[in-house]
Amino acid sequence: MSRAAIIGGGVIGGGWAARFLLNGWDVAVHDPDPQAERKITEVLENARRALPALYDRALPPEGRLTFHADLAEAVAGADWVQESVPETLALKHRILPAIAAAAGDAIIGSSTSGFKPSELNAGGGRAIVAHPFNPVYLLPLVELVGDATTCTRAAQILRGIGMFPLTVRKEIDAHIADRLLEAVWREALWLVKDGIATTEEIDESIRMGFGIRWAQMGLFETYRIAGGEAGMKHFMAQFGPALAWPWTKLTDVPEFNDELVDLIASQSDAQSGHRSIRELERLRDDNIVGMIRALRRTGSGAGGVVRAHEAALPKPSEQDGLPVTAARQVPTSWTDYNGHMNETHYLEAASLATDRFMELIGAGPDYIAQGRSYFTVESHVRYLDEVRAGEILTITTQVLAGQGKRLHLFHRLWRGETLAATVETMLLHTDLTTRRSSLPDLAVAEALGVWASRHAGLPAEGAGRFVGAPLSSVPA
Ligand SMILES: NC(=O)C1=CN([C@@H]2O[C@H](COP(=O)(O)OP(=O)(O)OC[C@H]3O[C@@H](n4cnc5c(N)ncnc54)[C@H](O)[C@@H]3O)[C@@H](O)[C@H]2O)C=CC1
Ligand SMILES: C[N+](C)(C)CC(=O)CC(=O)[O-]
Repeated sequence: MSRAAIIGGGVIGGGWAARFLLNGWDVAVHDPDPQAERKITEVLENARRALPALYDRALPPEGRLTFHADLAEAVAGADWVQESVPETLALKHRILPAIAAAAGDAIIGSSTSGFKPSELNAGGGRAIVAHPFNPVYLLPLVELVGDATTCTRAAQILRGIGMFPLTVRKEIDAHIADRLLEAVWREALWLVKDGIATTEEIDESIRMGFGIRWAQMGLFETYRIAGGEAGMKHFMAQFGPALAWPWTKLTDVPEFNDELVDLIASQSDAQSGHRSIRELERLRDDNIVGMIRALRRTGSGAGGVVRAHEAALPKPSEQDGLPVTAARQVPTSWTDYNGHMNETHYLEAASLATDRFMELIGAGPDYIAQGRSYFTVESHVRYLDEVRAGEILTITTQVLAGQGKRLHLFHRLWRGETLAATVETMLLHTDLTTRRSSLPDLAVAEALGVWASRHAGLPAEGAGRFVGAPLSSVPA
């Protein structure tokens, strides 16, 4: 079992703790704040409802969370130590050498938003910058800066917990992303200070427009398209001069006095003060999950990272002599006003199981790319028990028949030891060019035949039922 130590368990340390724990690492936290345990527990609750919802496959069993009053005790035996104390250099200079003294050969990452490794390590220590983005348990980006060998090792570990390491080749104040964010933040402060726009109007200007674009194509690819058929060169010719007019005030910083802080804080209270921070976090998380899931379809941005991570997760094998074709946690978004998994998602889960079974007989993505596939022509779902958010749904698949064009499957959806549903599905092999049913390739037919004969003698209680069949045939 891998082990992470989190030094400083606030907004970012709590997010790191959740990211590691939900990817199966044990996590030891050191934070002198007496409220740290409560805060991390609350963040973890939010993370548990959000992170697994990105995946169609179950994450590893959650690791163990412990709290330690002593820094050296928290760090001992860790493979990764993440420093996330407040952004003051003097404090980091005190903490990082103490971590190095206790950390053995563990990787030491600092969450610093702006300090360079050379500044961080000037007080002793050997940290690299591992700068994450809030919420750390959902957003994949981590900027790595520092010793090249350590960054390479670190990148591999971070990929293993579903993150996207971006190595910054040259150390620089605020790395890459925070330089961009600060430019926007500074300009927004001017707009509020000058009475041009409120905090709410600025937020609308982002979320109704370019904010949606950025998650999927970033800045340069977006602007390339904005140049029309002539692309980037035309875009730059048209909008380059505006940089010199200038449209922005980026070189100036508004004075950060009480007046400005009160102005921004009061507008922010008016905008969002009716919701608690935890509520806002849940709203943010549900939206981020929905967006990343949409990006999974095309493999763009964070969606591509989740897809790659999911492919590397262990595949479940067998149960009751049948292949386990899906195992996943039920996300909150699958539940409805009755407080349980909505009917549509039983079919969605079964569809994942069918896809996996098709892979098992050699009719996976490569086969489909050659123009052959299976189409579902009929399904029958029996809803036998409730399934709630957070529970692991495990699906086994039995071949009832598999000759010629026909593929007749019986999926059982298990909630632990309880049979929660069965989905009986008939599929026909189809030529994707003619859109007509056709015989499968010999290799697929043979593989299917092996599964069919292996499953031939197994019971399949509930298969063959139809809507309106006597209820006595429904298992108690
Ligand atoms: N909040 C954000 O949006 C982001 C912050 N960061 C960086 O992460 C780091 C932490 O920032 P936040 O989590 O936002 O701050 P925070 O104020 O939420 O949390 C800091 C935590 O460190 C604890 N702490 C203070 N002294 C300590 C000590 N001697 N030993 C152990 N723990 C101690 C505090 O009790 C607190 O819980 C900073 O370097 C910041 O720049 C990075 C990315 C985003
Ligand atoms: C505001 N901030 C500089 C602390 C922001 C970050 O460092 C990254 C983020 O999550 O926006």
